[in-house]
Amino acid sequence: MPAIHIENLSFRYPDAASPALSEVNLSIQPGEFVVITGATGAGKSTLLRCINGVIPHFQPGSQQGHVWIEPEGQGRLAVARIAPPHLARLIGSVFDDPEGQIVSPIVEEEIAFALENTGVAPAKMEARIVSALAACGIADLRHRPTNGLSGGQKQRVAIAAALALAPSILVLDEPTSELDPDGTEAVLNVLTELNRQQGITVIIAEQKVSHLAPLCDRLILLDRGRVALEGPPRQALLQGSVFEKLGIEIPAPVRLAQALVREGLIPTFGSPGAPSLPLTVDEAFQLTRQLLEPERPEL
Ligand SMILES: Nc1ncnc2c1ncn2[C@@H]1O[C@H](COP(=O)(O)OP(=O)(O)OP(=O)(O)O)[C@@H](O)[C@H]1O
Repeated sequence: MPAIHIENLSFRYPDAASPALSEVNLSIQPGEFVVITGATGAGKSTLLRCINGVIPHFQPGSQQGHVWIEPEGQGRLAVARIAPPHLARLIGSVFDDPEGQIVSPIVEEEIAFALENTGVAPAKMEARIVSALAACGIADLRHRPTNGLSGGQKQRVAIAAALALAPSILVLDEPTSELDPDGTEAVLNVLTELNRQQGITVIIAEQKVSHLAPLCDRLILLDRGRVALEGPPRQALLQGSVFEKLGIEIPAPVRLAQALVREGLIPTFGSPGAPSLPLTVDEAFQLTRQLLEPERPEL
């Protein structure tokens, strides 16, 4: 049973000349880590809004098709028919701007605020706050003022606030776009842990895929509101030219590997005897070393 099932979904904003999404069909499995990518205006944020219920509950427009979620033990529920406070407990949402989504002066109050807003009983709050902060690696920030935090810390507070509601699905819209490399790494580590340790389904919309390709189970490439390509990252990025044509930069290790194929130094990826496509610098290093020193055992 998929965690999310999207069937023939189309959406047009009021007065828009063309639809933001057209006939999207997708199933996302429980515990999957999915990255939705595409150029500016491709429809990434709109798709996330259809999943977390901002569309149709808060954003008007014309929608066709269906978005269902299937929380464990609750059967298949149409997002359009779930009341927003209940939806917020099923699907946590985090946006690109940590400043814009934090409203409380102190970290623990920010998390308590999310719990109060969705009617969590006061007796359950302490345990939820402690475990959400711990899961995001920010237990030490509990009593800190939110306005003194770095971007990466703020973003982890925002994730903790969403997580305290115990959702089975987290959707994040460009969660690292405002962060420096350290903040990006800290946030991606937290998301990877939540996905692997707690089985939370993670869906990230992001234009830049280099950091995420090695972490995710599936890349979904949107082009003008349609799914242009989808698959496990090593498989999807074999069609690197499709990404580049749509303005999405492919990871440097993939570019290096493509150059090795072009020079005839290694077989075409996907053909018999070919190595697997490297997604990280370490994997590209191993591939290059095997070429230079074929007799030497792998590290
Ligand atoms: N609130 C809105 N009202 C009208 N049109 C909108 C609105 N939000 C987005 N659009 C339009 O819908 C289309 C898809 O936008 P969307 O924000 O989903 O794309 P995106 O892939 O997330 O882009 P970006 O990477 O720039 O965030 C674009 O043509 C955009 O201009």
